[in-house]
Amino acid sequence: MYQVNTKEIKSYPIEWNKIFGNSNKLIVEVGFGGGELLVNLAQHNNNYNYIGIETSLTSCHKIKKKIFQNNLNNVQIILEDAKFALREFFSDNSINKVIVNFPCPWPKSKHAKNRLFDEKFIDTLSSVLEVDGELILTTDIFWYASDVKEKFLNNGCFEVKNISEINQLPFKTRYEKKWENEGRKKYLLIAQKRCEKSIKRLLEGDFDLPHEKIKNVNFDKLQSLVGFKKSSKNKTIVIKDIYTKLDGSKYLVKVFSEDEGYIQSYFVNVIKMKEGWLVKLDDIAKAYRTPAVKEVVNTIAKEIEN
Ligand SMILES: C[S@@+](CC[C@H](N)C(=O)[O-])C[C@H]1O[C@@H](n2cnc3c(N)ncnc32)[C@H](O)[C@@H]1O
Repeated sequence: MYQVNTKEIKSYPIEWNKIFGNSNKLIVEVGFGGGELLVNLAQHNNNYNYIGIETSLTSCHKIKKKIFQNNLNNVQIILEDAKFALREFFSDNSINKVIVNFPCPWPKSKHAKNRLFDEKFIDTLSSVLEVDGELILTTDIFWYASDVKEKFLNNGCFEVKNISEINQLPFKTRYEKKWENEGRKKYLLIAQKRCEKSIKRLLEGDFDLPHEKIKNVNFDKLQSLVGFKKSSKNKTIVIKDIYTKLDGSKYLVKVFSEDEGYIQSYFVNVIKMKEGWLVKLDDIAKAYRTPAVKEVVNTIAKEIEN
């Protein structure tokens, strides 16, 4: 009820006004952790709708309890990587503010690819924020704030205010308390969007369940697909395993695929029909129908056709 089942949505971007039942402006918090800020903001100002995005299942469970206890109807949660969620679930010019508090800095250069703020994420912000909308970042690490500032300036769509030292957030978060106890400083960076920009999404267009029909299956080729790997510029496909129904009428192919750094794991069915075989994404696969997922179904069908 407080968490949007983003894999069950019929078309993207999500129509947030239908989910909330009003067209109030949207404020998104990325990595809300304990949810202290999001819940307090929602309690104190119900002229906005609030959306929290987290990769931690535990954080999502915890905040849902708080939303329920406080009877809030202006907060929704998404369990997903924010880099994917912001780009795929929000239309151009649809978010008033994106708030990020104390993101993990991934200080070692070999881990830099894990940092939230990369070129693509900032490009996503340049599309999904309203014109004059803001990205508000608080961090305890000055070099991190400087690095993010430079990335916003390089993007060219943002006016970036000087990094300032602050005393405290409007509502203290768990990490704010933690760093305060260690005597660390807090830095605020605000980037304001100043242009109109639209970006291409992975989940645009055709929304059919990916499927292919073939006449005959070469079972040796099917079995030898385990370990198959195919990579192109934006996509990677890896076949991990194959499970067979005892009577040989159905095969489940376990796949990992990646679109522009976004990884999914799911099953593809190879099913005996009255005539021929059907290769299709498993109904309960819980995979977004991205270009890599469509290519997986297409590739398996081509590889195993006799
Ligand atoms: C250091 S904690 C800060 C939590 C909270 N903002 C606070 O101030 O207490 C960073 C949080 O970001 C979440 N996170 C990390 N990468 C994320 C991503 N790509 N998308 C969404 N959440 C993410 C983590 O699960 C974690 O809860």
